[in-house]
Amino acid sequence: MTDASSRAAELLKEHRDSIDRLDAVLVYTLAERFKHTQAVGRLKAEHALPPSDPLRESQQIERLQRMALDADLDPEFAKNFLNFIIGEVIQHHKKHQS
Ligand SMILES: C=C(O[C@@H]1C=C(C(=O)O)C=C[C@H]1O)C(=O)O
Repeated sequence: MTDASSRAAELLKEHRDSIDRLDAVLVYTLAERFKHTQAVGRLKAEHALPPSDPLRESQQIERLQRMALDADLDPEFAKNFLNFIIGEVIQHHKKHQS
């Protein structure tokens, strides 16, 4: 192995270690978020509130897109990602109500 290729292998490993740590943060963060949304779902079911709240969703999407721009993340990706998660949450809320 040349010096250049062993340095490349070292850098690849460092990046992958960081990716693994960040993936763990994502999974634990998502799990914590779902715990809160499940609690919201139970509250909504107990108080006959609708599963989705479009005003709150649009405020969140706006906020997330501002943060994404600040963080140098594609705001369109951030929007799609949050919409995907919210879609899952609403399905959970509908189950609470059935
Ligand atoms: C969690 C809630 O329920 C739904 C899910 C949301 C979310 O995952 O962020 C936001 C709004 C609602 O459509 C809520 O009303 O706060």
